[in-house]
Amino acid sequence: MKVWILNGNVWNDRRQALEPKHVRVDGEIIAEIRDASEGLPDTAGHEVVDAAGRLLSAGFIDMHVHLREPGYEHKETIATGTASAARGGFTTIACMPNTKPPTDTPERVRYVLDKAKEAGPVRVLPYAAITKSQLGRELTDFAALKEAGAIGFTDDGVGVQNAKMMKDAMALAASLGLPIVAHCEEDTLLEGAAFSEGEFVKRHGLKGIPNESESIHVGRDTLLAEATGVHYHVCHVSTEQSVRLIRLAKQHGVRVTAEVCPHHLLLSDEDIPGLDANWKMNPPLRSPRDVKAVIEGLEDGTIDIIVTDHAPHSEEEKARGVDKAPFGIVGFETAFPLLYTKFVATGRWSLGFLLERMTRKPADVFGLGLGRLEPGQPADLTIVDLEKEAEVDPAKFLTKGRNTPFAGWKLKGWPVWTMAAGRVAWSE
Ligand SMILES: NC(=O)N[C@@H](CC(=O)O)C(=O)O
Ligand SMILES: [Zn+2]
Ligand SMILES: [Zn+2]
Repeated sequence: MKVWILNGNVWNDRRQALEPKHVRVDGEIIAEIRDASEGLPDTAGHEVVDAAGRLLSAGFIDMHVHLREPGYEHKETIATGTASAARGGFTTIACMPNTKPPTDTPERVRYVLDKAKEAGPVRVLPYAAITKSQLGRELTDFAALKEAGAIGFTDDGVGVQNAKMMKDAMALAASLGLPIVAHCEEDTLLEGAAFSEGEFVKRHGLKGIPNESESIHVGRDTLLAEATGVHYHVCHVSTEQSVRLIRLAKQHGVRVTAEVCPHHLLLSDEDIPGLDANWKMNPPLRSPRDVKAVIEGLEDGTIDIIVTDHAPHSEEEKARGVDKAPFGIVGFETAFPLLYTKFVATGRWSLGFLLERMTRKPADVFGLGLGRLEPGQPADLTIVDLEKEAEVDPAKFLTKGRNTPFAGWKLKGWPVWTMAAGRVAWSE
């Protein structure tokens, strides 16, 4: 496809400002970028996309998502998940292995890649499981999984309980040059609870998940990462203690990176309106003090990137009551408008700060060679209407999931057009 995207506002980091540009796409790459002040280019032989008055960014990258296929197609398929991602402005997503069966063999890695190629308008990068069936008992065949296309190893959905198993996994991943991506959760401390230990559970007379169930793994694993030299990436950081431990590990030169989700930046347990499973996710919403700590961790670079942890579940599953309902909320279609409205439009962050954590940084942390709006780079692009205001309406989502705590929120900054590898992935 040959395309001219005209007059898109592109963030200039040096000037800390948006500047109108014309961007030419040839095939799968960005061929040329011109200042709009040079006048309109000759667009003969090209499709033309008018981006005037809108943000034009490198496509967003989400390194933590659940596409549910194979096995849980009633929650999501690779087709519906990638469509939802494209609508959210994402052009690359990395999917977790907790499917049925889990992605723990080379065949299953190839299955995800093949399905994504067939159905998906965006790039899909599969993670493989650390342990067979994600049971924590036996390591998978890391070398064969890498060969099949796995970009890292994780048992996301559950924590690796055994320290020796984790250390062996790290040593093996280090030798292959791939990261260990950790869902940090110590099972013996969970109390079988649905929400975090704090004001909300106190008010309802429930048991709570304590902060240390997460941070004890962060502490253990950063020590093991130091010992093995692996690139260790912490999933969905949610506690003040985890931020503190990651900061300390970074100060000591440990190869640790970390991610945070929009909901942990925006909501605390005190915002939970009642016993509603759309507010049940793992890790749970923590205290306002934890929210402050993860925001500050992102701001000072302790936490590197933003991910959605898009985790669709069916309405029937979420209606089983807070005890029985599964953990997880959807994220693709609300992530950018939430963060733009609550952190950029309020003046706390520059637009560049947010974009960097959703484009360049995730690409660099995982060595993807993506995330830049520059000539010669892959044509992964997103256009956002920063002025458009709309309410979050789960009934209109492209994901099969309706499970969000953000229904009815009035937000600005909605993606309107997405291109991945030079092909239009979604258009309003
Ligand atoms: N985050 C969640 O609450 N749920 C995820 C699992 C996970 O990310 O740990 C899921 O697969 O539903
Ligand atoms: Zn997880
Ligand atoms: Zn997850």
